[in-house]
Amino acid sequence: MAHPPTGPVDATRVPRYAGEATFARLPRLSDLPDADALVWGVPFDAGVSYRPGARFGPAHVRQSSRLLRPYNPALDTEPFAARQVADAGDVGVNPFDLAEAVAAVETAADALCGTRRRLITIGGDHTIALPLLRVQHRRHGPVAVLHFDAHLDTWDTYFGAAYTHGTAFRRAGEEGLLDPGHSVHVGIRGPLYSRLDLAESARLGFTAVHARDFARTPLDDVVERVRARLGDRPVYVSVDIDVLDPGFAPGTGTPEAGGLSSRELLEVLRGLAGLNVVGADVVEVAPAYDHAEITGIAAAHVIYELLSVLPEEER
Ligand SMILES: N=C(N)NCCCC(=O)O
Ligand SMILES: [Zn+2]
Ligand SMILES: [Zn+2]
Repeated sequence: MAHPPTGPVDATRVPRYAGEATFARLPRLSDLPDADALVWGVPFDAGVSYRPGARFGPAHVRQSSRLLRPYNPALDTEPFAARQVADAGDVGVNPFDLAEAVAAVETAADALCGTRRRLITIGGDHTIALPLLRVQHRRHGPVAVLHFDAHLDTWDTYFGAAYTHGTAFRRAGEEGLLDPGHSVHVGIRGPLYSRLDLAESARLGFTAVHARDFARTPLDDVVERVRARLGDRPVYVSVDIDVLDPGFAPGTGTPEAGGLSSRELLEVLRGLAGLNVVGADVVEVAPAYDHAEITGIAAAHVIYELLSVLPEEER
């Protein structure tokens, strides 16, 4: 490495509440164009079926990330020193034309990834997982998807619309983007449309760790189940913040009671260390329903743990 990575602004010298918010007060991509890992935003919510507002997610999560510190004791790692991480800003996509927006996210993500960069995307609603998976598939072939969500998001259509936040993984499966037999939903709960929903999701290649399993299964066993499922394949992690209980993440569009605690989610993420995580998204943060940044802070910590488990770069 020619020079050590540039980290966040030092909070012991510049108050952490001062200045514009980049994620974790990291440098911008425009200042460090050779960054290895990027956090960027997709302010888009034209695919939602209930409460709107996830278009404001990226700005809220950045604002809620000001208190993150450089050393992660849980994994004994410094995520901003192990690789150069930068904030790539937001992509501006058409709020009135969903198909055009989905295509624009794909084009922008493709350009940002280049041949090697790892991309962590702040949504935006869950529709954006589809173009992001297309980009990963182009580089790695079918990817093992680790999908944290209250919802399956493998439904077929809403009002006849094929591209929505509840149908992204159905389309991804149909397009051959998922590694069948190596993808897993975590945190599924709540009423479904029919008893066929789970079978259809299994047909697309997903198994499920349900939210209620967390009450009966030790966390280490959950982690082992997930790791065994993903194996040594390229892994894409998609975190719908509504996987958390509404008490831990009120600021979201389709909340369901009985979800994971922040502690459980962060522990499962830490359990991914050593796997080949190639990219990730954190979606469905809708700040209008948040209180005291509870949801924004949870999402910021999710991204911090994701950065902490990324494989180290050879520079
Ligand atoms: N992807 C999220 N957050 N929600 C999907 C819910 C779809 C529905 O309204 O049934
Ligand atoms: Zn959801
Ligand atoms: Zn979702």
